[in-house]
Amino acid sequence: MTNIPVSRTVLDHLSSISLRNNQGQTLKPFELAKDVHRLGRDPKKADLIVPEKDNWMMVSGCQASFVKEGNNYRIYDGDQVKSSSNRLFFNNSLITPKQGLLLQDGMVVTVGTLARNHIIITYSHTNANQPSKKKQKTAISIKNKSVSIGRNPQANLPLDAPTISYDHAIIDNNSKGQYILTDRSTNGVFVNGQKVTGQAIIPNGSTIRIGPYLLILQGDILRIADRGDNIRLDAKNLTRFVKDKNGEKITILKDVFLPINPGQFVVIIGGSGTGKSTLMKTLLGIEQLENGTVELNGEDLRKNFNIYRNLIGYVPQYDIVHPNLTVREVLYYAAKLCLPPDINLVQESEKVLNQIDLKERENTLVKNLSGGQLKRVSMGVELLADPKLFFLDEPTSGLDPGLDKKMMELLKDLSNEGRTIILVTHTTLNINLCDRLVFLGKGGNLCYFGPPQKAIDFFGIKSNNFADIYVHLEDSDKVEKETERFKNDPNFYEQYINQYLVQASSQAVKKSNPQKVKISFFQQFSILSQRYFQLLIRDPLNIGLSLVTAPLGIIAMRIALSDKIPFIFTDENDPTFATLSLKVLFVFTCAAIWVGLASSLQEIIKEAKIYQRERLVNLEILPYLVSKVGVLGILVFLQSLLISLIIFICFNSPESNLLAWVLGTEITIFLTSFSTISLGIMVSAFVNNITQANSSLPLLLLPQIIFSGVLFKMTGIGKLLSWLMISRWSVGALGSLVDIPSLIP
Ligand SMILES: Nc1ncnc2c1ncn2[C@@H]1O[C@H](COP(=O)(O)OP(=O)(O)OP(=O)(O)O)[C@@H](O)[C@H]1O
Repeated sequence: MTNIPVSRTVLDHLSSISLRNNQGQTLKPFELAKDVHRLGRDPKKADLIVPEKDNWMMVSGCQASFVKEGNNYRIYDGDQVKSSSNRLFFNNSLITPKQGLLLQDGMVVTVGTLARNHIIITYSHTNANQPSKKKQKTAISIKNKSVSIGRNPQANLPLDAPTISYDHAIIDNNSKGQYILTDRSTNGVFVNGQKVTGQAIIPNGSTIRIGPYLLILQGDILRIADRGDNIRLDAKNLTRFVKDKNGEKITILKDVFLPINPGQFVVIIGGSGTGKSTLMKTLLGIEQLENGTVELNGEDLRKNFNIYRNLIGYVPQYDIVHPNLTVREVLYYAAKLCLPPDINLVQESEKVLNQIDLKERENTLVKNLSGGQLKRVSMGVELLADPKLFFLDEPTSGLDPGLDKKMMELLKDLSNEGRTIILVTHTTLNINLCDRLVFLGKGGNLCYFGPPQKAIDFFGIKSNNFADIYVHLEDSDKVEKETERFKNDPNFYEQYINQYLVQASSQAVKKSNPQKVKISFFQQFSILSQRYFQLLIRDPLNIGLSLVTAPLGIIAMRIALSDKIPFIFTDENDPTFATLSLKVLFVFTCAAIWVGLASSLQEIIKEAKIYQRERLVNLEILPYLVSKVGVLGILVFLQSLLISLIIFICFNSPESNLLAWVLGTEITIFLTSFSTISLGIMVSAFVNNITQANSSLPLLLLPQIIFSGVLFKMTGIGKLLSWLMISRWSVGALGSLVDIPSLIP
């Protein structure tokens, strides 16, 4: 049995711990009076004994040690030598057997990391000479009442985060005594990992995720288990292969283990092509993995991506903002897309503007910003949703040393506010600001993970310059050797990786298949249309050109035709009259097709990166597409009006039995352009870059000309193909208005 010395009792300082399990059961509080106490199920190893019963079995034989330090106690995992099976956590940070954690009155430590399966240890320390502090409300009884949850300060359980709606959810009791949750929010509610659609029954022990908050129902008590401001990330055994052009496997990430504590600022460095971006995308859950897992607070990120999606911010290497919007507009539209409609968007944008220090440039167009300012706008877009886990891929590239320092300090401040920051960079000037440095070598080998200051010692770099680590690890053999040396070094691998690696919980986590958080179709459609419209009118020259090109072409044709009058038959002996009329109609069709393609071919590909990033948050495909077709539809309607007007002015109007000539031309030209923008948008979604989009223009136009049935008589397969051409239908419709067969003498 452990020898536990007895201390003198200080009467005016009383310390105790109370335990609560996941069923809401509690034990009589344990008073702490001796210099050392041990808590556990085994009476041979502990003096504070937890019963050997079902709901307490998570507690180890010796779960925790309490050692007096000043007037308070320091808690250690296990017996201060060997860690316990389910480990101890404070705000999702691991408490180790060696370092422990100094407790303060009201601190809550958990055994195990999964909220639905942990045991809570609450430490109380009263000082008779000091008035007791008012504690923040963390639980509420939901028995026999309707409980409102939301950002509203008057809600029964107010939860404050930008992604939470003012009136987010209601919990009621039904006649069978069950608790029913009704979702009223924009960003949704997850009960036991499943998204609630409308209403859901919440059984005892359920976890409820609302924005960053995790609530747990214990009996009739709804308790805040986690405020989400502390996310621990455990990467285990990450391995990624790709195939080269000969089909051979190449390893680009090899057995990477990384335990990252909440609020840590982690910097990933390494030579070009060593797998930094791959590692980041893997940690983020968007890169495929051949082996390994990434866990956030003990839950598999990939299986629970929906739940964590709104807690993650990601600034990729490329820019994710529209160049033709002002900084304020970028933030405003991004806030509209990711935040509930009842939030004060101006206030949120203002807050972020100050955070990224761009208040003075708020009305500047993004395209007129410097590289560093542009990066800060991308960061601002992500900061709007107040992410708790923030990934940034080279945001400091191309910045001058002063800006680099400012950016690193900003990131450090963000991590000090409880966010976990993971940054890929090539700039090592201000690397000492980070808490953990990851050095990747060729082939995705983990050569170092630990405090930045110790990296220089580990690699034996005399110059004290981080850049020399790159030189040191230039060849592959050296990388292999150093990776092996790091793995076997107890001062590094053991201390910074092994000690912190937490075994996956034995409790199975319910799978939630990846699904998007749904925002109303009309809401997204309206925001996207507004933004798209704003982007279009920001480029008046382009709009002007797209409006006048086709009318100018038609005017040119009128000049070329000189005194010839198509459509109205004047000379009975002229055999070329019908052909001339058909040619003119064909030019009208070509103008409409040209206008449609030119307006749409680049529309998706030119903002593909922004689209991909927004899709990761909650952008839906349908409202996005409909907004494109809708706004472009209005544009082609205006274009078709102008074209019809010019036709009306330049050419005599023939008699038409079907529809008035002007109306008929307007409808045909509009439908032709509208069908063409649909074709253009489809092609724009398939191509890989803008150059390919431009190159596809002749490929799309030529068949429309060849198979229109005007230049050549269509037979066989050509006839079949002509049925697929917009031009054939357009010329056909215009021809019916003029009644081409009757023009033939
Ligand atoms: N999908 C893929 N298919 C084939 N090779 C890939 C793929 N993704 C990454 N690679 C290769 O894996 C290696 C690591 O790429 P990654 O972009 O992660 O490196 P990096 O360290 O971020 O590089 P840089 O610092 O130059 O941005 C590179 O050689 C890259 O060409």
